[in-house]
Amino acid sequence: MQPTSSVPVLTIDGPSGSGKGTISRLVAEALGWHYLDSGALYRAVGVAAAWEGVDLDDDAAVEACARRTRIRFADAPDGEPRVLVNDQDATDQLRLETTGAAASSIAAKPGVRAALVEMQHGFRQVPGLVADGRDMGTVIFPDAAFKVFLTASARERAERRHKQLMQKGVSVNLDSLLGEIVARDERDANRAVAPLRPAPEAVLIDTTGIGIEAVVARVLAHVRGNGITP
Ligand SMILES: Nc1ncnc2c1ncn2[C@@H]1O[C@H](COP(=O)(O)OP(=O)(O)O)[C@@H](O)[C@H]1O
Ligand SMILES: Nc1ccn([C@H]2C[C@H](O)[C@@H](COP(=O)(O)OP(=O)(O)O)O2)c(=O)n1
Repeated sequence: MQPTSSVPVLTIDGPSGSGKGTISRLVAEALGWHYLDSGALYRAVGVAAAWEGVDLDDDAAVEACARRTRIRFADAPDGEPRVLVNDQDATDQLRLETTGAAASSIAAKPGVRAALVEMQHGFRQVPGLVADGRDMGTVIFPDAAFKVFLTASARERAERRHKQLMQKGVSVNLDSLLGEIVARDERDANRAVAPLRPAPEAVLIDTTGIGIEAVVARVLAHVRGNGITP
């Protein structure tokens, strides 16, 4: 159980490519709050397991790997935070779609999820936290004051990811990317533990055809309209 906390939390959940990371970072910056990229934790465990040759079918071994993996977010001069996995910079590997698929697969294991709960709660620090993931509003921060669920059509999400990867010099086929994203969403939404779904009280925002600035403005209006002033 999470200790009671008066630190306000805004949760932003949604499927891959819905804009969680982008919107969460910008909103956190505008509010002056901390930011938790929970997907990076699952990705980091996937990378650590691959480095260590852990058998992904062995639930106990993957859980043990999740418990011993050290994950650190470090600010970088160019602005994009680096993610250190067991003290090694794994940022570029973390963003690969193959790493996302591995993360989705190990994230279905209850022991792995349990291993990462405490670390996630540790990000809840004054003056506030924006938390991005799949189960932020439903499981990790059920008492969050503000909950948002972002969606967009699967094609638009695949196109966004395609553009993003191309900009990073990673060449991928749009149709296979679309197939991978749909398969990952299905696995995330249909698993038994902490499935991807909106909290009943979450504000749903379909971002298809809506630009980043407009989405940020809607999220900020939701938070500021409910008593937060920064
Ligand atoms: N509303 C939007 N309109 C257009 N592009 C967007 C929008 N939101 C995010 N993006 C772009 O889509 C890509 C994926 O966004 P990201 O924040 O990584 O999504 P997620 O964290 O949900 O997987 C990024 O390149 C981002 O700039
Ligand atoms: N809170 C979370 C965050 C991510 N996961 C799992 C499921 C996702 O497919 C993978 C990767 O998540 P991540 O948010 O990094 O992926 P996207 O940026 O949305 O493509 O991790 C999860 O189960 N719970």
